[in-house]
Amino acid sequence: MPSLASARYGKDNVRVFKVDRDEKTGVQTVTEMTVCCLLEGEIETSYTKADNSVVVATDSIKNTIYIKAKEHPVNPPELYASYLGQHFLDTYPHISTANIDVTVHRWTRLAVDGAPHPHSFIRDGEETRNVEATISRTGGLALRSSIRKLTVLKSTGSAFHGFVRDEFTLLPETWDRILSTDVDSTWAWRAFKTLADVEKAAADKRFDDAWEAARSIIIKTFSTDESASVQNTMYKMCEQILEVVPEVDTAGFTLPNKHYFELDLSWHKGIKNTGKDAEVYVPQSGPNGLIKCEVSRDTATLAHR
Ligand SMILES: O=c1[nH]c(=O)c2[nH]c(=O)[nH]c2[nH]1
Repeated sequence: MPSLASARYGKDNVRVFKVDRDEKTGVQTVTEMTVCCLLEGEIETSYTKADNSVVVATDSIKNTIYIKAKEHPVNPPELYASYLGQHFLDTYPHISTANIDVTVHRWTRLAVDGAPHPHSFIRDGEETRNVEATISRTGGLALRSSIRKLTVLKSTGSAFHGFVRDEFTLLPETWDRILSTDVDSTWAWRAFKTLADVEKAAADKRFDDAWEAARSIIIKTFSTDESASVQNTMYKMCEQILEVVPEVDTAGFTLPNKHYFELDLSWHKGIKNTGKDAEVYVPQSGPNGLIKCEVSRDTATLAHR
C-alpha cells in the first residue's frame, strides 16, 4: 500500500520589489527579490483524501510574502526570511516547517559626476545574494546564506598537473591556463533558537558582515592564489570563511570549471598560438567540470551528496 513519504507545497518565483525612502536625506534604497515559500506539516490528507481544510492556499502564501515585506525590513534577507517563516508556524498550528528561499538581485547605486545618486541604480551583473531558511518547531531557525552567479575569470595564475594519467587521459598537464567559474558559495549558520536571536544577529550586522567577508575572501583568493586546482582554491576559501565568521558551522562551494581551450592555428601560415604563444582561445559552452565541497569546523566528515 503506497504512503506519502514526503510533501511540501507553496508559492515559487514570487517577485518582490521594495523601496525604502529616507525622508530626511531624500535618499532611496531599493531591494528586488525572488521568493519561494514551501510549507510542511499535517497536510497529508490534502494529498490522500482530497481534504483541502488543511491547505493554506498558495495564493494566500503569495499574499503573505508581500504583506511581510511591507510589515518588516527586507534587509538583511536572513531576517526577512525568518519573519516570513516564523509567521506560518505562529499562525497555523498544523504547519511544522516553513522552507523559505530568498534571492536578492543586484541594484547597485549609480554614481553621477562622482557622487552617489539618491534614486538611480544599475544591474551590475547576475550575481545574487541568497538565503535558504528552514524554520521548524523542533529545529529553530536554520539559515544558509549564499552568493550565486558571481562570474570570475583569471587569465594566468592557474595550473593543473599531476593528475591521474592512464588509457582514458587526453588532457595535457598545464602550468598556465585560464580559470573561470560562476561562484556558488554557501555558509551555514549554527541554528538560531528563536526569531529574537536572528533579530539580534541582524542588528549586530552579522549577516551583512559575513556576506561582505565571504565576497572579499572569494575575490581575493581567486585573484591571488597560484591555483593548483579548482579543488584546492575552493578549500582555501572555505577555510578563511570559517575563520572570519565564528557563528558559521560549514562553508561550501559549487564551482563549474568553465573551460577556455587553446587553439592550434599552425595550419594557417604556421601561426604559433599554443603554450606560451597562446592568445586566441575558444570559450566552451559545455561540457564543464563541476567541483563541489563543504568544509566543517569539526574533524572532517566527508559528506557524499
Ligand atoms: O581544477 C581542475 N580540477 C579537476 O578535477 C580537473 N579535471 C580537468 O579535466 N581539469 C580540471 N581542473
